[in-house]
Amino acid sequence: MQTTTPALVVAAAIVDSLERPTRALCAQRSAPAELAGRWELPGGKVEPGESPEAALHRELAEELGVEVRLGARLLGPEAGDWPILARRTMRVWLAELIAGTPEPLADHSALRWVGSDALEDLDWLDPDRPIAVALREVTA
Ligand SMILES: Nc1nc2c([nH]c(=O)n2[C@H]2C[C@H](O)[C@@H](COP(=O)(O)OP(=O)(O)OP(=O)(O)O)O2)c(=O)[nH]1
Repeated sequence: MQTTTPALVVAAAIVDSLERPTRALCAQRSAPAELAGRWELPGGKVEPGESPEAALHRELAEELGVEVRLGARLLGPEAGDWPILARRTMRVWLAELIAGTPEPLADHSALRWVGSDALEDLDWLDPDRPIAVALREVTA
């Protein structure tokens, strides 16, 4: 039986400062209906022939209208990546804004800068909850 590997998902934990992170930019999904209202990290699927980093820069430009500098990866349990919905895997980088003011241009109904103490209070997508815990530790 032929199997296909689902596309890698990439996402950014955009923080106020890569050197001294204290807050992260969280995004509220607007679609599909079953995920709308839940919080996530901005990003999306890597397209064929695209590098993960290039995909992330493209998604952040499309979704938020920003350019970022990527920092360290926020490492998860699957060879550094995180298990997410639909048996996909997500690669997460810390990032810092270098151009633009984030706006919910596509896919999100709201954006919010959230401090370390409040990160776990958001209604995250279920697979993002451990990512939020890791992010709290980074921003603490
Ligand atoms: N962007 C993002 N997707 C996540 C997170 N957590 C999580 O389970 N997912 C899931 C939701 C979706 O099933 C998938 C990403 O799909 P997406 O809809 O954001 O990707 P995309 O922008 O490339 O959209 P499309 O071209 O397929 O319409 O990963 C997260 O923190 N950020």
